Amino acid sequence: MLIQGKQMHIQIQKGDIGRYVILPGDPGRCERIARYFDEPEFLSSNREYTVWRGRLCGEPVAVCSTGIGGPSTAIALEELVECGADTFIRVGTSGGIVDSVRGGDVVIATAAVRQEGTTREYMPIEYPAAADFSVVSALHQAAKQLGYRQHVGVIQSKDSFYGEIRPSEQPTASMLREKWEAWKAAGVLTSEMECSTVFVVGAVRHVRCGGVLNVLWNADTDDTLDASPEMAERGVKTAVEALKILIQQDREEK
Ligand SMILES: O=P(O)(O)O[C@H]1O[C@H](CO)[C@@H](O)[C@H]1O
Ligand SMILES: O=c1cc[nH]c(=O)[nH]1
Repeated sequence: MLIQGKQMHIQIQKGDIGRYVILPGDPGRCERIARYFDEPEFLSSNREYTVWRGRLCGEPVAVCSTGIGGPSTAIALEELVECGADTFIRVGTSGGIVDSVRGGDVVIATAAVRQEGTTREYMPIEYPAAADFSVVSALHQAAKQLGYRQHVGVIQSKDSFYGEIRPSEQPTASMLREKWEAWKAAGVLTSEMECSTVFVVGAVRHVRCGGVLNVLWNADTDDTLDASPEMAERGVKTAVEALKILIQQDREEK
């Protein structure tokens, strides 16, 4: 929705950005991510949305924060698509669910459990929140080249951060624990809050989306927080390298 020529929330317009966008949750991470671009340039800051742009392999790229959770993420994606973007990589933090996923690992999401409310207003719950195959492949290749310990598979997106961290304090404790154990038994890798929205809104708007998550800890086996700068950069570096791979592939396909 345009207000005085700019998208109402992200405060940019068509022509400001190109096809490729990195989506962190935290607006504070946008500038750091933009430092990986050539010619980084600040575009806007409004509410939880901060936008920077630049170039990779000569192609226009951008970074836009989504804020925490589904509603603000859906708004960011809708408005970025209206500005002409069609390829998105979410970069975020998460907490390992299965025992093999540990602090410092990188997880590439092929799909997300829809334990949130936003995407139910887009598609019935039977519809899967699946990432785009070409974006997943590029992320996998990028993490491999960078030599990171990576996992590729299904992740969980939920609405309640403290429902994950302190389930026993919620009136819904038994439901939360039962679901967590079910995800774990099925090999769900890690828990975060925005991928399912990115994937479902992206599918509905016919754009390509994927996600790469830094793992901060494993909630069940090790709650030592790994928040070192090097750890936080892993997902970002993976996303940047994956965008370069996609840009080259798109040029070859033209
Ligand atoms: O690191 P970001 O992208 O914010 O992602 C994770 O961190 C936040 C919770 O602390 C949620 O947004 C969750 O998805
Ligand atoms: O455990 C975690 C860590 C970061 N973000 C989440 O949503 N969960």
